[in-house]
Amino acid sequence: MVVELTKQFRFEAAHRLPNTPEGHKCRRLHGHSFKVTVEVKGPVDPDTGWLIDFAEIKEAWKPLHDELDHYFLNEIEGLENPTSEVLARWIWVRLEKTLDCLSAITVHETCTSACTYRGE
Ligand SMILES: Nc1nc2c(c(=O)[nH]1)N=C([C@H](O)[C@H](O)COP(=O)(O)OP(=O)(O)OP(=O)(O)O)CN2
Ligand SMILES: [Zn+2]
Repeated sequence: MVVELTKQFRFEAAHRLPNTPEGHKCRRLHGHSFKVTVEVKGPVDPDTGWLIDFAEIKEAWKPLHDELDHYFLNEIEGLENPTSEVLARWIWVRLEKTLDCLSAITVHETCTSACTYRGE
């Protein structure tokens, strides 16, 4: 049996989008309560009855939370232009090292706007 698991995380951060046109609202410094959905996919182990323990996903996320939470994203290496797209890939690259069943990262920048990256 193949399943998909999701786990959601939150972090607060400031950013600005320096490559937007002059006068664009996102060029100004502003902040978000970012929500990140980590998705993993794979077979259920018949002994444990799960793909992986949700706690393993939480463990993998912890160092990223420490790097992102309450920071100015533009100052972080690789996030000089921190769009949802860039951030989703940035998170993917780090999490794929510890979660070999990683299948998608979704960054929700606001309640209405989100970007999903599947490693392509
Ligand atoms: N493709 C992208 N477009 C935009 C990004 C992005 O990362 N990728 N980011 C922004 C801004 O950072 C902005 O903070 C979020 O934009 P937006 O959804 O327009 O925010 P609103 O609160 O105004 O949304 P509404 O629900 O429509 O009021 C902009 N674009
Ligand atoms: Zn923004």
